[in-house]
Amino acid sequence: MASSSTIIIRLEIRKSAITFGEIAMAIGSRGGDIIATDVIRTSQETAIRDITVHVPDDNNMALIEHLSSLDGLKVVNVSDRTFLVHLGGKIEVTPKMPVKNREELSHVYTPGVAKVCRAIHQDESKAFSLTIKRNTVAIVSDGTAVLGLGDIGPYGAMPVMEGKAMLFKQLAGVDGFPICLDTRDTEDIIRTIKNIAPAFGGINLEDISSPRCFEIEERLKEELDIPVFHDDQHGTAVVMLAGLLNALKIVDKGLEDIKVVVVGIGAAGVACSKMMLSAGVRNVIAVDRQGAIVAGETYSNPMWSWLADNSNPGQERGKLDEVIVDADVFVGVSGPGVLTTDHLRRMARDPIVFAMANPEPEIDPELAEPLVRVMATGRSDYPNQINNVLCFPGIFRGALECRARSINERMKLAAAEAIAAAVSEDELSEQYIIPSVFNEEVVIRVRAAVIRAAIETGVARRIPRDFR
Ligand SMILES: NC(=O)c1ccc[n+]([C@@H]2O[C@H](COP(=O)([O-])OP(=O)(O)OC[C@H]3O[C@@H](n4cnc5c(N)ncnc54)[C@H](O)[C@@H]3O)[C@@H](O)[C@H]2O)c1
Ligand SMILES: O=C(O)C[C@H](O)C(=O)O
Ligand SMILES: [Mg+2]
Repeated sequence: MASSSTIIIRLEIRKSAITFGEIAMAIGSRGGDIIATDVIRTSQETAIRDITVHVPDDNNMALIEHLSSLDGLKVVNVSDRTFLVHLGGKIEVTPKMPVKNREELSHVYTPGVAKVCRAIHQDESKAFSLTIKRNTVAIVSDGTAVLGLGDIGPYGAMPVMEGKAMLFKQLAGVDGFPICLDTRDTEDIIRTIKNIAPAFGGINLEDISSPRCFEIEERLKEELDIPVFHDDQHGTAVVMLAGLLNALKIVDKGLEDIKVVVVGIGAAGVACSKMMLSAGVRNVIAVDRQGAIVAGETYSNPMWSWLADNSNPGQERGKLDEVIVDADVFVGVSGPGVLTTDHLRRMARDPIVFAMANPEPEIDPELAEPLVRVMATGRSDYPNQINNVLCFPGIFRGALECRARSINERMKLAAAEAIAAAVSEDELSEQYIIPSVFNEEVVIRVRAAVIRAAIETGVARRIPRDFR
């Protein structure tokens, strides 16, 4: 599956030698699609233009070489739009009000600030009303499982965490702050997060590899009184379940009757398996590199031991090749190329395939399309994007507003049902099982469902006005 990029090509054009029409044809002949043009400078003889082109990545060089070879054309510069939007980072901190004179300064800063500090010192719960705590989430990664890129370290992880912060703010008004830690040591990570917690109303753990991510999350949940949520586990599982609930309506099958094969039993795979079991799926088979996880085997990963005891009731053994037979649903959270068309042919009628590895799914959606009934990926450039961005903004919006101590199973199930319900019966189709990331209904519905579940399960410390 060729990925594509948007590049901006700055051209110096000798007007007597080549027309814009000829340039457009040349770009088209190498697979480029012009999406914008800007005139930078022009004189009698020459014009400098920036041409924004959408081009398949593997044609990138060929296109530039072709343009450079044309008479009357000089390629001055090529820039990649993806890199351009990252220049200097993607977020900033802005004050809520300007400080224009000494009087105002004395309120927001010293000496006025001192009495606010003292008030919080006497009653720490006031931090929720008098600091950024009530609306701020730390997005914490150690860079060890970034997308499907693996261990690329804390510097490499930063663009993803900044991206999550943008989405938190744009979609749900939550101030997310990216924090990438230069340590992989479990104890060190736990200690650091505990130490920074006073400023935050929630902790969103991101792209921390398994099995360390399980212990880090569990320990922090015990030791902190604000929600700690490992997005790659629970955000993914919530959105996957939402998609599954809707996909099953299309194929007219029930949760309790389906056979689901989950491949890639790391952070996301463990959580997806557990979530389906708690939603009522009986036959979940968890598969990692060594094959299906099955009762009677010994595993060093405690989550795998749990799955061995609680999934795969038919005790099916073997690799994906064997256990895929008659599966109704494939959930992939592993890596590219894991699923083949041969596998698809051996699934039950109306296969549902969620190939969610990023950035390259388990199978090219175009290859899979003719052989499956419902296809979803984690990507924004195909229909049915199953991505945790449909969950984390709304779930934290709700949790922060009701000052939830934690995000529990009921809140996650409620979020999944709310996301599924954002697609109406009339809208539901093979190409539309999951709402768009930009569907404004999603955050509103998830927020409300999460607050209701938090109140019902006794973890809410505040009842928002619309729930009183
Ligand atoms: N769409 C989404 O919203 C979403 C959310 C989270 C993760 N993901 C994707 O899921 C993948 C896994 O993420 P994670 O955070 O769980 O990572 P992880 O490192 O915790 O787990 C990955 C697991 O997949 C297994 N695996 C890798 N290749 C395999 C193969 N060929 N066959 C069987 N098992 C294989 C590994 O052994 C590991 O257990 C990544 O590609 C990530 O981008 C997608
Ligand atoms: O970051 C994403 O787009 C989804 C997910 O968190 C991932 O790690 O792939
Ligand atoms: Mg992630």
